[in-house]
Amino acid sequence: MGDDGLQACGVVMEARAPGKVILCGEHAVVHGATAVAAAIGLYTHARIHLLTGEDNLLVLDLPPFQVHLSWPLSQIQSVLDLSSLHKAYPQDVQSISESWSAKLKQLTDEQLPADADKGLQAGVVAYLFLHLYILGLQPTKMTVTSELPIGSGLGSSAAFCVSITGALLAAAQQLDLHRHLGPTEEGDMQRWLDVDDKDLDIINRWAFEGEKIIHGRPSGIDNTVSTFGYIVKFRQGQLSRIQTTMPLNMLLTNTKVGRDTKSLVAGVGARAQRHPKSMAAIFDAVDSISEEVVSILQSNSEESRIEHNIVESKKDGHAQSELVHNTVSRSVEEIKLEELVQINQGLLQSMGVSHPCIDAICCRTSKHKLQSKLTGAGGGGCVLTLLPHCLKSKAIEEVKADLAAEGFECFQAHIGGKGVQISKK
Ligand SMILES: Nc1ncnc2c1ncn2[C@@H]1O[C@H](COP(=O)(O)OP(=O)(O)OP(=O)(O)O)[C@@H](O)[C@H]1O
Ligand SMILES: C[C@@](O)(CCO)CC(=O)[O-]
Ligand SMILES: [Mg+2]
Repeated sequence: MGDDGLQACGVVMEARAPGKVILCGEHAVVHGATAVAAAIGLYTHARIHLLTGEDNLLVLDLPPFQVHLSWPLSQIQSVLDLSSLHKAYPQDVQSISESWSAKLKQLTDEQLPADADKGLQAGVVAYLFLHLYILGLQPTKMTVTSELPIGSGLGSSAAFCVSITGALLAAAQQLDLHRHLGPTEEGDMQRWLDVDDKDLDIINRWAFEGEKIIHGRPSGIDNTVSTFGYIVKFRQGQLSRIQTTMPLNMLLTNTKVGRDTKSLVAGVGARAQRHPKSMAAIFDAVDSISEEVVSILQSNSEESRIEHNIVESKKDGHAQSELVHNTVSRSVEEIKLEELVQINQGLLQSMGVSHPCIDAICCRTSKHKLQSKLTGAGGGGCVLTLLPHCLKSKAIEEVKADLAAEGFECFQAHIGGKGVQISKK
C-alpha cells in the first residue's frame, strides 16, 4: 500500500518528454509557414501506477499545481457513454467529440476548486480523454511533474501531452522499446528506453489531440519536437530532422509574465482575418527566415570557419551603453543567424505577440551585442538569446547578472537531445 492508502499492483511506467525552443517561425507555422525548433534538456515526467481492482479510481496528481484529483470509475461510467471505447484501439487515434468535451469538463469541474485556472482545466480534460481512449477504465494513479516553467513558451503543454501519452501506451503494453546503448546522462541513474519510430508516430498523433484540447489550434510543432527530439524543420504537419555541426548555444530568460498559448494563437488568427494580405506577407517573410536558418544550420562550408570580428560597439549606434566593451568573434553563419533572429523578433512584434518585458530583454542583450527573440507563443514567457561560440563564460555571466538585476531569471539548457523515452520498474 502506498502513502496515499492506494493499492498499487507493482507495475510502474514512467515517460519523460522534453520541452522545446522555437528558433524561428512560431505563430506563422500555424498559418502554414516553416518553423525550426529543438528539444531542450528539461523534461516533464509522467509516472503511472496500475492500481488493484480494490481501488476503483482514476487518480491524477499534479504537484506543480498542488492538485490531487480522484474519480471513482463508477462516476465516470455514469457520465460517459463508453461503448465506443471497447471498439477503439490505441493505434486508432481519435479526436474528442463535442459531447465528450462537455462531459469531461463537467467531471473536471466537480474536482477542481471553483477559482481554478482555465488552462489547468483544459490540461485535466486532455488527461482524462487520453487515459480513457488509450487505457480504458483501468484503475491507475498518474503523477506528472515537470522541470519546465509552465505556460512560458518552452512547450510545457506538449511535454505534458507527450509524457502522459507515452506512459499510458507503455502501461497498455503498446510500445516497442529499445535499450539505448549510449552512456546514461551524468547523475541520471534511471535507465531510459527509446521508443520504436512507428510507436513515436502514434504517441505524437495522440499528443496532438491533447494539444488541440489545451490550445484550440496547434500547428503540431511542439508535440512533434517533444516526441521525436533533436532539431527539426516543421511545415504543415511534415517534419524533417536537421543535422548540424554548428554549435547552438543560447541563453533562455523567463520574463515570468503569465500568458496562455491558446489566446495568443487566437489573437494572431483574428489579426490575420482583419488584414489577410498584410499578415500573409509577414507569414511569407517568416517562412523565408526559417528556410534560410535551415540552410545555415546545414551548411558545412569553409566559410563557416572564417572568423569575423564585430566592430567595437562604441563605433556604432549603441555608444550610449556602458556595458558593451567586448569584441566577440563570430562565424559568418553566426552573424547571419543573429540577423535572422532580429528580423523574426520584429515580425513577431508586428503579429502583436511581443510584450514590454520581451522588448526590454531584447534591448538589454543588444547592449551586449547579442540578439534575442521571444520563443514559443510570446506575450510574456521566455526569450532566447543566441550566444556566439567564442563568447567567454565570463561574458555570459555578465549578461546573466545584468538581466538578473532587472528581475529576470536566466538559464541555459542542452539543445537538440532525444525525444520521449520510457522507464519501467
Ligand atoms: N506539468 C503539468 N501539469 C498539468 N498541466 C500542465 C503541465 N504542463 C503544462 N500543462 C498544461 O499546459 C498549459 C500551458 O500550456 P501553454 O501552451 O499555454 O504554455 P506552454 O506550452 O508552456 O508554452 P508554448 O505553448 O508557448 O510553448 C497549462 O495550463 C496546463 O493545461
Ligand atoms: C505559437 C505556436 O506557433 C508555438 C507555440 O510553442 C503555436 C503552435 O505552433 O501550435
Ligand atoms: Mg503549449
